Amino acid sequence: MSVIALKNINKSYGSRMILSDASFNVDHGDLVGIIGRSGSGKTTLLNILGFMDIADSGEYFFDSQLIKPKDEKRMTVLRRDEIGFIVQDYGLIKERSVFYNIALPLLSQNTPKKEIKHRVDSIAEQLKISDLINEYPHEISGGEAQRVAIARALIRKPKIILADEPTGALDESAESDILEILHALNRTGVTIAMVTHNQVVANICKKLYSIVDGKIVPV
Ligand SMILES: Nc1ncnc2c1ncn2[C@@H]1O[C@H](COP(=O)(O)OP(=O)(O)OP(=O)(O)O)[C@@H](O)[C@H]1O
Repeated sequence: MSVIALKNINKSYGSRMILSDASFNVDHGDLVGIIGRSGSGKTTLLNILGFMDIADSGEYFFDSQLIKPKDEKRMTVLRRDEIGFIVQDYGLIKERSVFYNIALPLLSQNTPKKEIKHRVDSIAEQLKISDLINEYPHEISGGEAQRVAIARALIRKPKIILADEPTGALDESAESDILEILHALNRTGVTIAMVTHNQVVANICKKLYSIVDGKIVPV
């Protein structure tokens, strides 16, 4: 069963074709890597997968449901509830504590405070960042910041995690730490799709695809 299925997607910027009749699946439990040379369209693809951009034509099925470009409300809900995002520079709110950053996806709903605390504490424990909960982003290391970002991405129990160069800003030791976390999450059933040009990152993926001349091809 696919979490995501793209069928015959086309995407251009002006006269520049980025994706051309591209099809792609991410199945439940997958750990998928998307590689390809700079400018080949990896981030464009991830933005389409995350409903942050829309393809010019083709079909997008999320959990077997066709999502049409005009379904903006549905896309907003999917982006908020079903997809966890991890980016290279962590994307944390600098003025806010680690606790607040992790809790953020729960704050837009009327989740009771007690439940928010319980869920943040539990995910922080899982990611071994419980002792950082009252720190601010500038007080923690890059590897710790990415753990916080992963906790935030997981807190709504999304159907898929989309990661753009998740270790791109980290040194080797923090990189292997984050890769081990992503790998372990996948072993517990979390579906992950990530974009990378890093071979070490690509090596942990169960399936690898490359974008070549606008097509998404298995490597
Ligand atoms: N909003 C936009 N408007 C116009 N062109 C864009 C836009 N976004 C991306 N592009 C162009 O589309 C192409 C693909 O960009 P994209 O960022 O998807 O590539 P990438 O494979 O992620 O590259 P990198 O590995 O360098 O991050 C590039 O030539 C880029 O300049």
